[in-house]
Amino acid sequence: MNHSSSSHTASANKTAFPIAIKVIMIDLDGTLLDTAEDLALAANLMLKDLGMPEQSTATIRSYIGKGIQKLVKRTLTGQLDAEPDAALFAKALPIYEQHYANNLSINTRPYAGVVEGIQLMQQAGYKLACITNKAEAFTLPLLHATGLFNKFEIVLSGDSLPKKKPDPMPLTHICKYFDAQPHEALLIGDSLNDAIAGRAAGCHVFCVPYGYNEGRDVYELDCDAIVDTLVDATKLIKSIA
Ligand SMILES: O=C(O)COP(=O)(O)O
Ligand SMILES: [Mg+2]
Repeated sequence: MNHSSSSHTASANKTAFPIAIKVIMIDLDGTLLDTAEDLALAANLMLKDLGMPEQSTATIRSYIGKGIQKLVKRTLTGQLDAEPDAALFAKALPIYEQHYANNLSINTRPYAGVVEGIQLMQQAGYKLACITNKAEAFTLPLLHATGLFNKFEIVLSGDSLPKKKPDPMPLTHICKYFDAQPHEALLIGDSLNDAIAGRAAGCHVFCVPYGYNEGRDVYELDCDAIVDTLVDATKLIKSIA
């Protein structure tokens, strides 16, 4: 079977396509929705309120992946894993959350192929879930604002369970919810957090090249395929739902 429409990684040679899938779990930031502009706007409004210099959208974009609190810490320190002054962080987080809540879907849009791809998945009968590290307070209104909320039977946000990606907990929860074996489930995401969570849960993982991946090269991720769009993802799977 020629996968010309979807370039995939070397590891894909060990994967027999099409993969028999019951459940498709889709990541939000960088996979379903291009949220970087609005996340960066809120970050710069926060920095302005704190009397700190603004940062480029590209820089803030490289901070996305491990939830809002981590995004704020990275923005305050300019590093991926440094801890900011505790008092500054305690002051900055609510400021960020207010600005993001006020500017949730100014420039946020579904990526090309997302609406069409989800439609194909629904028509094929797959069970659909959204798994994101974004806090629920932002995830649900954003999915409503972009018309995607009712596409998913279940939505797990970064604060829905005690653990978030790259921990496998949300994926394992979804598999149990749909009574699916891990190898019957596919996670489609854009970052290391998705690839690690998917592998740890024993699920299949496709990555999209247009997301954020904390500034890393998506082609270095251990996934079963790199798919250019969600439509292309449907060409590598078959439904056993
Ligand atoms: O909120 C984030 O930092 C990233 O969220 P995601 O899991 O939807 O990519
Ligand atoms: Mg993502």
